[in-house]
Amino acid sequence: MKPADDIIITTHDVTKVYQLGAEQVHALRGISLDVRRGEYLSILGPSGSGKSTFFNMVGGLDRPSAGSVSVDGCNLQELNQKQLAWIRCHKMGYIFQSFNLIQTMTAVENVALPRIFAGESPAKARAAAAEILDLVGLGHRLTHLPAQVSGGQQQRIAIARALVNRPGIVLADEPTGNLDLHTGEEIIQLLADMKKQLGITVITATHDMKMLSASDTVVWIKDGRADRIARKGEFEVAIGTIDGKTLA
Ligand SMILES: Nc1ncnc2c1ncn2[C@@H]1O[C@H](COP(=O)(O)OP(=O)(O)OP(=O)(O)O)[C@@H](O)[C@H]1O
Repeated sequence: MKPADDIIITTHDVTKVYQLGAEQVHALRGISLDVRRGEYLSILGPSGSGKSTFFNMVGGLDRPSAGSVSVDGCNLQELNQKQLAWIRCHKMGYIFQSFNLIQTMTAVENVALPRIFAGESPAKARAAAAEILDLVGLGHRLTHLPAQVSGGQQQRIAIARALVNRPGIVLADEPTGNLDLHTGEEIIQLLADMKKQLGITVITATHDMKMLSASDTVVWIKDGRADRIARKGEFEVAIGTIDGKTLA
């Protein structure tokens, strides 16, 4: 394998400027980063530093003002809306803090949706959804509505939905933000297990220190710049601090 094959996402000098009336907000000031295939990468930084903005660029959910994002060697800026939608549907799965499940649909119906959007028949999509729900430990909750399961179980349904099209990349924006300590740990462990079992690349934007123990790489964002990038073994994690610094 050539060294470049190890890299699944490359960002080159990614900049984002929001125009708020007469004011310009410089949310990202040039972030260049390689994400390795199969790694667990956490994006960390204080509130307002640009984590979610960067996450949205990497996930193809928003476009940079300048710079580029490539996924599997394909420059997202060169794609039209249809091509971008295909990449988002087939190559990426998304997980959010507030789960974003459809409340009137059962677990299996929620998880089947991305496959139905991808053109599969409802019966086949439901079978694939049931299989992945089983994998995340919810094989016994297929026909429950979101309101009929716990917060941790709702996030498991959302993880199953993110995985059901078998993407290479899963992006999770504060996936433990609405969960208690113990449930948050279970969700982090599940993401780490899925990374290992399915060989997916996991990217999280997070405030959660617990996420670091699962991370292969940590990127600290400060004022829209990558302040530091550290691989496992290059950072030390202790409760409430990292490398002796208190986390924001
Ligand atoms: N749609 C927008 N329009 C204008 N400014 C924005 C917009 N979205 C974000 N910003 C600004 O861009 C900067 C980065 O915001 P971002 O949401 O990426 O930070 P964050 O690190 O994810 O913060 P948090 O941890 O609080 O979610 C902030 O100054 C924010 O106010």
